Amino acid sequence: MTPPAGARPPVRHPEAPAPGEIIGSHYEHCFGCGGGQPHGLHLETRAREGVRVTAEFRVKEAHQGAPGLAHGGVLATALDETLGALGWMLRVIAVTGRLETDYLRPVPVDTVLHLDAEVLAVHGRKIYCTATGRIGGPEGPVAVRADAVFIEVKIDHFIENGRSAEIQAVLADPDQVKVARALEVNP
Ligand SMILES: CCCCCCCCCCCCCCCC(=O)SCCNC(=O)CCNC(=O)[C@H](O)C(C)(C)COP(=O)(O)OP(=O)(O)OC[C@H]1O[C@@H](n2cnc3c(N)ncnc32)[C@H](O)[C@@H]1OP(=O)(O)O
Repeated sequence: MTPPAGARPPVRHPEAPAPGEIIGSHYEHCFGCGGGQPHGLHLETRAREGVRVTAEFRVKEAHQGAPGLAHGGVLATALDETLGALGWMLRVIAVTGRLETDYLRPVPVDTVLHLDAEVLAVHGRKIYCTATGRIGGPEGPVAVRADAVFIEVKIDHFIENGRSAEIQAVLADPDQVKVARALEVNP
């Protein structure tokens, strides 16, 4: 999880979304950000200064592990999805290689988790990043945190590994093609 010697500081892409701008969902059926998932997290991420994003996630009934408390895997998903949005700030597509989470406080249902993620360093295709989830407000105590290594991939990663029906549907959808173009990965 420690950036190796030779890692460089991240560089915000000149065409990254402006600070405060909402970063739209990358895929309607994404469990983290898609509007087409009734029990999904519906994360809405915002670009910030530098190579940083923030998001809010309200824990719902469907996200419980213990009675009245968020499931740890769901909280890891919220951290993962927020970290994934950092690709927009670098204008690359990247997938999670490693995600290490710390759970510091229980997160009750109906709590809003205030998520904040930033890239720390880049080494080749590896993107070293970190995220926190706070409760009680953006300055509240940290309930969950994560360190991660994301790996930059090309669109072939999805075309070769995804299910053909969904891939074809994405490529036929002008909105999704726009997303892919925005990431400069349209084949
Ligand atoms: C038509 C469709 C439109 C779609 C339009 C937009 C889609 C926008 C999607 C965004 C989505 C975000 C959503 C949230 C984030 C997820 O949830 S992503 C989903 C979860 N993650 C995955 O499924 C990844 C599964 N793993 C893999 O596919 C492969 O292992 C990887 C990660 C691509 C790496 O494989 P590879 O390309 O063969 O890489 P490889 O050459 O082995 O390694 C490259 C470097 O990375 C390092 N590395 C590899 N794996 C790891 C690891 N696990 N830990 C640490 N380092 C690693 C290697 O050591 C190597 O380092 P160097 O030697 O260069 O120093």
